[in-house]
Amino acid sequence: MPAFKTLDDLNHIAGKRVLVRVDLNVPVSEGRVTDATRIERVASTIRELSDKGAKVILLAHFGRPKGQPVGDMSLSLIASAVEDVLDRAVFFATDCIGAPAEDAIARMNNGDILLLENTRFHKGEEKNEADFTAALARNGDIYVNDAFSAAHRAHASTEGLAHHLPAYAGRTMQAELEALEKGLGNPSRPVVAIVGGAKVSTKIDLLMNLVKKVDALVIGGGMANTFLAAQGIDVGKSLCEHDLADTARKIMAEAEGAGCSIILPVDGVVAREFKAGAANETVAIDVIPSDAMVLDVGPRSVEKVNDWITKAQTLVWNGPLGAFEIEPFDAATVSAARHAAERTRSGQLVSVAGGGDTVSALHHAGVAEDFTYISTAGGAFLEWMEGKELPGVAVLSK
Ligand SMILES: Nc1ncnc2c1ncn2[C@@H]1O[C@H](COP(=O)(O)OP(=O)(O)O)[C@@H](O)[C@H]1O
Ligand SMILES: O=C(OP(=O)(O)O)[C@H](O)COP(=O)(O)O
Repeated sequence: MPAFKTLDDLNHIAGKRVLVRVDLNVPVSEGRVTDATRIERVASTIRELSDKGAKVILLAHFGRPKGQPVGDMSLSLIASAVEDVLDRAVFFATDCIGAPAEDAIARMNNGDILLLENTRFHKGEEKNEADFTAALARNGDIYVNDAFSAAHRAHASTEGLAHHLPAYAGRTMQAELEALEKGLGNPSRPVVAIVGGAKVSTKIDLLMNLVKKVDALVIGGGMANTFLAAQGIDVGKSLCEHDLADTARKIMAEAEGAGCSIILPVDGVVAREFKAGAANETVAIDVIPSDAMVLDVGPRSVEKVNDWITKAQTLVWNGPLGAFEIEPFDAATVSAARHAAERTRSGQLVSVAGGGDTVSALHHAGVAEDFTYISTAGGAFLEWMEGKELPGVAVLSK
């Protein structure tokens, strides 16, 4: 892992203006933040800087306003949720550059916290424009990036600023990078990856990268059907990307060349309707009824997955094993999640998971707190699993 400066390297910052890039892109319904996890994750960085007497100036985006002010994408809607999480006053400036930002900063006392308006209200943000980045940089002495979940964007506030100001990783960024390093960078072996979810098409690069890095790759969820069909198995009415049969075969060949075991389901739970409580049966994978669809991997498959989790020292997980939102098709995901959690609790497994649905599934199984690390990132976590360099991370390297 490249080396980074962290908050441990920041001393004597009382009175310094610290621009902190955070990810406040949180779900909101009827004006209320419905999941404050991302705010909670950046709270420790904000508190630490404020306690050291810095003037803490928060930079963030919210939604995709495409370079112009849009009322319901104003960060003023999020400011009170940030105050609630921090239990401290948070001031707000109606623009992230120019007079509104400068005036608000001029009024700050040491330790104060100020949230600037959505950086994406300016076209220069996503274009990483020099003039816009310079305008942001004028408001700070130091730059801290604590937004791993936006680090796959090479924007002014996620990448550009690090070229203008001394740059540091915040506590969440640091924790995320350390966990990811344990997951795939320099992991204890054997390393097992579980990749599930709906489709192969969204995860081709990820699968190609993983087979080169892990000892075993468990493929579950709807995407397993594409791999099974590529081996000549009739998957009935299951979700399946038949046009990706060649891709699936290529991934399996790559795995064989790299010494990575591919673990596919040997049985499935099938139903005729995609709804909770639908009549279902468990069948061997080579006798799927032609009018049925596989909605979960079966008990014999789960046993195999759990055996691999038992053998593993490291587990990386993205994508559920079945349609976990509708019972009883959550059974395999819940069983594997609980087994991984138990191994993690007893200190025998490092478990790292990410992806919106994956995190929901782990919460559903009641074990999200037990995993070694759960990423709050969706896109950035996937790009990391694909082995891509994240611009916001690369620029922080010492
Ligand atoms: N066998 C299956 N058939 C249809 N959909 C499935 C199946 N298994 C999993 N899914 C669906 O995959 C979706 C999650 O996949 P994905 O979006 O790739 O996960 P993540 O957000 O964690 O990356 C869920 O909505 C789930 O219902
Ligand atoms: O919520 C985010 O992405 P994610 O849902 O993929 O984790 C990040 O804030 C990045 O937002 P963007 O995808 O609009 O650049």
